[in-house]
Amino acid sequence: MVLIYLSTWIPTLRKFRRHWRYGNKMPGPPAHPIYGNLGPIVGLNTEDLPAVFINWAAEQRDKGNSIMRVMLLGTVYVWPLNGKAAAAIVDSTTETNKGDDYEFFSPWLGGGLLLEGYGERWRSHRKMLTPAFHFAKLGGYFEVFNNEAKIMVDLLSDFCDSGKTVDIFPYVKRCALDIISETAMGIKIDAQMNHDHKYVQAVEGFNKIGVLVSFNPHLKNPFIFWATGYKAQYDDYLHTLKNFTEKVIKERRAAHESGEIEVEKSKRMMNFLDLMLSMEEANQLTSEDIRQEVDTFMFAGHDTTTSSTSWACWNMAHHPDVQEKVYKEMMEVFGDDPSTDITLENLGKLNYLDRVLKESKRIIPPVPALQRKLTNDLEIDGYTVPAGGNVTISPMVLHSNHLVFDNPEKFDPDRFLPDEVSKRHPYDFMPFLAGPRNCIGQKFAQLNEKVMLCHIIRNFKIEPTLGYKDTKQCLEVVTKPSKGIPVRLVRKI
Ligand code: HEM
Repeated sequence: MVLIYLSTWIPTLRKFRRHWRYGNKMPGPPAHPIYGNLGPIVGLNTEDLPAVFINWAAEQRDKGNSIMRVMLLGTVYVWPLNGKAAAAIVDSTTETNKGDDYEFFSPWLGGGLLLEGYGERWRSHRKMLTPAFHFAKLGGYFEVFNNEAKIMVDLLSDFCDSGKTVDIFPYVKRCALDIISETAMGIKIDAQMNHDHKYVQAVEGFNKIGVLVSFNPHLKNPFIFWATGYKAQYDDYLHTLKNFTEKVIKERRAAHESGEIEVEKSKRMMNFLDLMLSMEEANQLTSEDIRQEVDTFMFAGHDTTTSSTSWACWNMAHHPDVQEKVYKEMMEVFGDDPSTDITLENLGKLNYLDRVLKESKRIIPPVPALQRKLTNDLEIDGYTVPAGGNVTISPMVLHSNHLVFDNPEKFDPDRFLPDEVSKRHPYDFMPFLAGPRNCIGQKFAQLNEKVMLCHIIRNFKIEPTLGYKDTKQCLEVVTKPSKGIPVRLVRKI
């Protein structure tokens, strides 16, 4: 037993030696020969981690460095500290493979767009799925956006009369989940009305273990993962997640075959699942490919939008002048009936809301950090990161660059006025990443969150019931608020 346990550490030790050799030559916070930089972060909650990385980055920038290395138990992560340095990895058309931490999600999402390594398979899937996000197609999702947002507003209305504090985060989350399941798979999960849905709980549980593993490197050891009982939970969630999607796909395929569902002729007008089923018929995708992509969209498409929309509410709650300006702009565009449906055409007129959302994503990016694992050596600002090394692209760190964003902690939507934007490197702000592996759902997400916010802000004035910094951004796969988004809602009309 002991020998089996010890042998599981051999690959880790080999990697450790290699990473230590090159990591030592790079600028970064002082590192212990064994633990690396784990000391200051071990045992911290995910809500306390952002400050550590942001401060380390600021110290390195003040020393004139544009990259930093962070060493965690023998794995080196190289962090570009500004947009210009990040361009080396973001623009690379060859170094687009995902980092080590993504492995955890592989049994669920492996083979899908998000996790798939660069190559012909990724390229052809990306090309095939792009029509689902075509501008013309996005207009077709508005009925779902509006209907689900109205359900959320109805549910939140109950709190106006009681004057009680409500954490709006789970309400936004269930709304976003209903929207993505209806647009991606053409089915209603009804998470807004059915909180105990097994699928909803499995998504949550699986992600929680993922976060635990990424910040507790000892859990990456298969033996410890099994012995602590996490493996059994992991398998259970995975089973629920895969089974659910497989069942939905099977039912939708059967409905196609029986003629129960009339499928759009134009690919541009199909929902994601229908689009993929049409490719299955043409032998371009297998049923497992479809399952992986549907799961990928479900995962990538709801937590991120929830984070962005919820934090935007928080920022507006704490900046009532900004909230009032957003409200007035909405009134001008939609008139004073708060139940008027939002249209694609009208959303384009909300320029101030657009700046508010950008500033909100700058100050609290929904995806705080992501990784690439190099297949070849890569030069970043004069430093060579060897093949096999990890590069961390962190919107959280890039967006808090005090050399680019004066007083970065200040919420100021005017940073996104065109004159201000033109002064920066385009990659100093990239909540959706950029380059060949940017977010395919970017436009979908922006429209979705704007529709949700239009319904919320036209119906309620949002007032915070906790200090601005008392709910913190948690450094997880997707940024969550440590104490939710606790607010009081005052009915507008
Ligand atoms: C505010 C909302 C969102 C944010 C901030 C966001 C951010 C990102 C980021 C940073 C990446 C790069 C991840 C990486 O390379 O590791 C990404 C990729 C991706 N996103 Fe999003 N996302 C959002 C919404 C969505 C939505 C709504 C969908 C789908 C409906 C989606 C689908 C994807 C997919 C499939 C990829 C992988 C693309 C590829 O590698 O080709 N995302 N997203």
